[in-house]
Amino acid sequence: MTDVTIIAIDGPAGSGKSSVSQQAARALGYGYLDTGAAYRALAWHVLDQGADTADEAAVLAAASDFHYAISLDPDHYWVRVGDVDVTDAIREPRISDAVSGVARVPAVRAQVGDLFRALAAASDRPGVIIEGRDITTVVAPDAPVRILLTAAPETRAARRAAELTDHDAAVVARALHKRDMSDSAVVDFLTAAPGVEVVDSTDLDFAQTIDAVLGVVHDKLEAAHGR
Ligand SMILES: Nc1ncnc2c1ncn2[C@@H]1O[C@H](COP(=O)(O)OP(=O)(O)OP(=O)(O)O)[C@@H](O)[C@H]1O
Ligand SMILES: Nc1ccn([C@@H]2O[C@H](COP(=O)(O)O)[C@@H](O)[C@H]2O)c(=O)n1
Repeated sequence: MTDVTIIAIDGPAGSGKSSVSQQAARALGYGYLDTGAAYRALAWHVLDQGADTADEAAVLAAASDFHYAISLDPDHYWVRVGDVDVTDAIREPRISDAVSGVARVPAVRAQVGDLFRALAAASDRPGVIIEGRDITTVVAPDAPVRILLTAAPETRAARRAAELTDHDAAVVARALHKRDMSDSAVVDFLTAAPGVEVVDSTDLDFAQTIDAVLGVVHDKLEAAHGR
């Protein structure tokens, strides 16, 4: 990577990666890269073509014709596939239910991993927070700050259910668990790799979680710069 400072954050579904990373990026004046959006957008693209994300050949075909763009501005977030703005569409439960199918294809992971490194390296900001599942281990294993953001499964499910007011809390909890089981068979984001700091937000409110993340960033960057 270039001299853009990378902060890598991983964690399970609903652990607060997006909201916490976005807010921390604002506080630092950094860019914010949501990597799950690429997998979601590819799942959207597969479904848009009338295919199934369980069909690896269809996923690979869609990936070879995938015109993807994302904003790294934490104050102006958007995601596009070709000319279509899919910012909201990729958050729909039908995409969350289908996305693990594209994430388990190794060639897809290699393709989007390269894209993430290129997007972060091209940032005009001093740093970028990259969040996902394999950022601390595969995409940016040498980042000076690597964090595993986690929370108890029932806490994550309750927070996600609060967002989706028209969905049954038990159904939301089951979907979250199913996605974590499927995703963690591909990459390990449930345990911290050596050198990765754990921030557990189970007993923290949102502001306290931001403070905890910024505290780790501050300490790690000071140590990296030998102060
Ligand atoms: N410490 C916290 N206290 C209370 N609510 C929180 C906290 N952290 C995150 N949240 C809320 O939890 C919900 C899930 O957070 P978010 O969408 O950022 O998680 P995520 O890890 O990016 O999820 P996914 O992997 O499914 O995209 C959001 O409504 C967010 O505001
Ligand atoms: N680094 C990553 C990021 C995401 N995924 C896959 O994308 C799905 C959606 O991610 P969200 O963060 O938006 O929930 C996720 O369930 C994974 O299947 C990934 O594999 N690696």
